[in-house]
Amino acid sequence: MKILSCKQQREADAYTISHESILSINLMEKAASLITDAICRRWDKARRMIVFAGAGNNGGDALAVARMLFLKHYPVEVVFFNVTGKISEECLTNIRRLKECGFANFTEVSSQFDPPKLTRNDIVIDGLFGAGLNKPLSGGFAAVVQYINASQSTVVSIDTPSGLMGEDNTYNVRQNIIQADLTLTIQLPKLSFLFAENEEYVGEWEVLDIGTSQEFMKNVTTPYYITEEAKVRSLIRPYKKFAHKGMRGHGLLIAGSYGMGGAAVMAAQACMRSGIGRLTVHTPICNHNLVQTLVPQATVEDDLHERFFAEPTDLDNYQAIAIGPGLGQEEITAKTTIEQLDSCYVPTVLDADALNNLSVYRNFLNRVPKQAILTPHVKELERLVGRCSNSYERLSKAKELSSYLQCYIVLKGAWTTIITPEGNCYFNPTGNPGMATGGSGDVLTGILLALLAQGYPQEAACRLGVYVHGLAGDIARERQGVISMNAADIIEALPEAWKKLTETK
Ligand SMILES: NC(=O)C1=CN([C@@H]2O[C@H](COP(=O)(O)OP(=O)(O)OC[C@H]3O[C@@H](n4cnc5c(N)ncnc54)[C@H](OP(=O)(O)O)[C@@H]3O)[C@@H](O)[C@H]2O)[C@@H](O)CC1
Ligand SMILES: Nc1ncnc2c1ncn2[C@@H]1O[C@H](COP(=O)(O)OP(=O)(O)O)[C@@H](O)[C@H]1O
Ligand SMILES: [K+]
Repeated sequence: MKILSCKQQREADAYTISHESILSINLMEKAASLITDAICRRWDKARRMIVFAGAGNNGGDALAVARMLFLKHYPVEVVFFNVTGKISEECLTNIRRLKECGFANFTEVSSQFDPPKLTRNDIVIDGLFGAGLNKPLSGGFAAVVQYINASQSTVVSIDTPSGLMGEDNTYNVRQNIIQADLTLTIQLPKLSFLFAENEEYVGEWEVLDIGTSQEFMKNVTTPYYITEEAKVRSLIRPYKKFAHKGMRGHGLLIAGSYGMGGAAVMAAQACMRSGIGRLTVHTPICNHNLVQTLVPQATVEDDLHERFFAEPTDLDNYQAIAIGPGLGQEEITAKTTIEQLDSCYVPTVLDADALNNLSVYRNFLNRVPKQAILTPHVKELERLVGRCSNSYERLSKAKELSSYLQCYIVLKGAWTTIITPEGNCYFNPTGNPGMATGGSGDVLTGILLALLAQGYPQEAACRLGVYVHGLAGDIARERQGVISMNAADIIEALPEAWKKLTETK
């Protein structure tokens, strides 16, 4: 699914209107009817609905929703802000239609505003600004937003919380953005909905399909996508009847140190559950028995060192390599990691301490093999690119790093983002907060190693691996609950996740 900028969303509306012979006002009517349904599904007529409408088309949506709720006998009040005298045509039509229905509870604000009392039981419908917002809110609008935010009412935003930019909010004034409990967004989510720091504004969100032109959607270009299950399924390659383990690749996992053998174990177990032919784990001597016992399917290759990764190993026999889980950050390990990179001629995953070690020696960053997959969480990324003040900046810096190194970056978190060297960003929809616990990232590294070893191209491996990892996390949550689930449960859920993705529907 493509994610469009607000400007593109407005172009999509305009294109749909001119090419699908639908009038602008009717497209708005469609949107308003879906929004009304979504509201009526959640709240009954005991709830007072207070509609705040702006003078643009977002306000037009809100006024149409007010009419529809009124006709369904909800108690509705409308506050319409007409401060410049510039009202969109569709907004005007909806004011007229509302009044024609006999609706009288209508306050028009042009300068002085005496706000209605908002109580815990009320539903505020925020239709002040949508995709047309072009600067941070200030003055009277800022005061209205702050008034709504300070109330105990439930807030439903139409299309986007008023005041929130669709993409970059670096220069926004955060206290002047509506804090919605629910955002009913039209056609597609906005990029800014996918950023952690905007959760307090967007709340829960639901996408309403108003039937934007498919042709427009097909041709419009954007670097931002949400990965869909159908796409992921299409990436999976079935095994041939005469498949043998040689065809499914031999991978090398360089992982573990004294006290962090578990990371090597979890990555290896996840790898062995993701279709790899053969796996060798290179780990310090102290972890030999642990790995051998807990992952008997894998071969163990001892490092020369008792406790740390201290000697680069020969990579000739492998189709893919993953370095990092639980490696530690000893000086010797950092140097060895960098030395090891020079011989990584096959697809490579760099995770966790491999990235932390690189961030200590940033001048060696250019030794990262081209096309490598880097899997940092937010902190690990910032160690590489410097502190970022928000998610948009972080994403921009990750894109720069990916382009500079010509490698793939898997920026982990909710909505894990896969960034390609060409600058495309694929947001992953699976996964849940139960995965925010030690070891979950190691599991992902194991999955990615398995896919690369089987010959999946980097982009496909990232999109498929991250999706199945999150899906296994969602299955683990079903089984164990969000509090108790841990990384071992994600591994245990992998077979079901893979089965689900390969079963015909
Ligand atoms: N048929 C359709 O087209 C459909 C449209 N749909 C709906 O339309 C919405 C987009 O509508 P829109 O383009 O009219 O923009 P909207 O967000 O209402 O605001 C525009 C006004 O705000 C003003 N303004 C901007 N920033 C400001 C600020 N900081 N402080 C003060 N003023 C500010 C700006 O003024 P300007 O600066 O341009 O003079 C302009 O007058 C979209 O989100 C969806 O809800 C759906 O129903 C689907 C069908
Ligand atoms: N709130 C969340 N929603 C979805 N996925 C999450 C969430 N929190 C964490 N995850 C996933 O869990 C994994 C955690 O990885 P990481 O931070 O490297 O943990 P560790 O280093 O402990 O293994 C990542 O793949 C991340 O995307
Ligand atoms: K809005």
